[in-house]
Amino acid sequence: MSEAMGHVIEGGTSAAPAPAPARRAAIRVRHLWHRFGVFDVLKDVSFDVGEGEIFGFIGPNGAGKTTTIRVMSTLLEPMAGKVEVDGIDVTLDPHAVRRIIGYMPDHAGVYERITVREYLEFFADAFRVPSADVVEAVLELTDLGRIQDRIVATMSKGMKQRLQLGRILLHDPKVLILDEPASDLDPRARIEIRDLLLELRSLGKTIFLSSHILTELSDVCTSIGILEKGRLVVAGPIGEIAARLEAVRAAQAVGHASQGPHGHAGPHGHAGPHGHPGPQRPPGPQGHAPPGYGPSGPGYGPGYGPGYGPGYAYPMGPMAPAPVPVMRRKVKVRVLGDPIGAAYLVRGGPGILEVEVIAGVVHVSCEGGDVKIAEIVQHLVRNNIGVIGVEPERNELERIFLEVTRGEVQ
Ligand SMILES: Nc1ncnc2c1ncn2[C@@H]1O[C@H](COP(=O)(O)OP(=O)(O)OP(=O)(O)O)[C@@H](O)[C@H]1O
Repeated sequence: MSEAMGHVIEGGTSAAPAPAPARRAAIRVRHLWHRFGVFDVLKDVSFDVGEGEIFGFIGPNGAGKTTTIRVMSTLLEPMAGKVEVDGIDVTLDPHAVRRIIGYMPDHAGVYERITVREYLEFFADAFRVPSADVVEAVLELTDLGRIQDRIVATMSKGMKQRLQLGRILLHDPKVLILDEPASDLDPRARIEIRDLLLELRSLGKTIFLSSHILTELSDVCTSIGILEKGRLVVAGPIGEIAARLEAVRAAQAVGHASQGPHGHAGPHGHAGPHGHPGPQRPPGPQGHAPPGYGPSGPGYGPGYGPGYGPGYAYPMGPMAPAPVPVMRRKVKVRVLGDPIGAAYLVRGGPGILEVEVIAGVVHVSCEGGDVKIAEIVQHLVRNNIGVIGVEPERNELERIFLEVTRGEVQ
């Protein structure tokens, strides 16, 4: 694990959609290797993408994302390993795979001197799908109907990207494979693409997308895989990975972890199938707290906050049993009125690690999960402090990325 391991844990992204329930794999990658010349670009990459998920494939430039995608999309034969899409081996039956995937390469061009409708009709014919109905449906889904007669050359980058997405939807593929779909887009276009991806997911599509921009993924992905120097360092649902990292961190903090941050149990070892988080400990009873939470507050009960039982594994490897570690959060609390007074009320409470006021916002580090955050809010409100917002200190996906990668490029 990187040096960033030591930093304080922040909260999750409330905007992120709920993780998809465990389903059968729409994409299964096993022990994938690829080499260009003498250079191993992919080294034993294994992961699953469950049906109906939006899976974010994250990694720095040159990590091997496009190479992986090209193998999945049947454009490159793997040198070793196996990739299946919807149970079909990409090497054994590439034509069948092509029928069920919609692949959008990075930096792909569009024909510029035709209209939006003509562009879609052309590809519908090329894909041998009945163009009239299908084009109508895609125009509606992508919200391009209102500009269907516009010449492509006059469209914005975001609209062209939307048109490309429309093109790969024409044959109604089950699985969408998108290489950097939001790169080069302005914030509005990025949001529009994100909303379209969420809509496609609600229609039952599985979406695999790559990016090196973390923030464009955090509120859309249900699962992620992080690739670094051709190796998968972690994969799985974001919340699950965060929980397991938390368990590792807490175990190390109390000195029970038997392996160092870069040891066998760390993220840089072989990537096996994803583990499952153990049961969360239920929160302790409310209202039986020892006094001492702020100057006049009711105090918090002991044992609050979800902990994780022993047996937690680091996402990709074995580790020593963790002794019921406690989750840590770092949140920004915006209050009406005096933030200094609010900080005073919170400071010193059970499980509160650090409180400071920065630019009128109360930054709170605490032990515990959502229950603890709710208690802090309740405590402030009971003491006549209006709470107008609570947000995580930093994007959860960013935090995971910093923790599991070393910042190396190939
Ligand atoms: N056809 C090729 N011949 C030789 N080397 C290649 C070829 N394609 C890719 N590479 C190299 O393989 C490595 C991985 O490339 P790849 O495009 O898969 O990375 P990536 O993670 O998609 O990066 P980016 O985010 O920049 O697109 C890079 O070092 C790249 O230079």
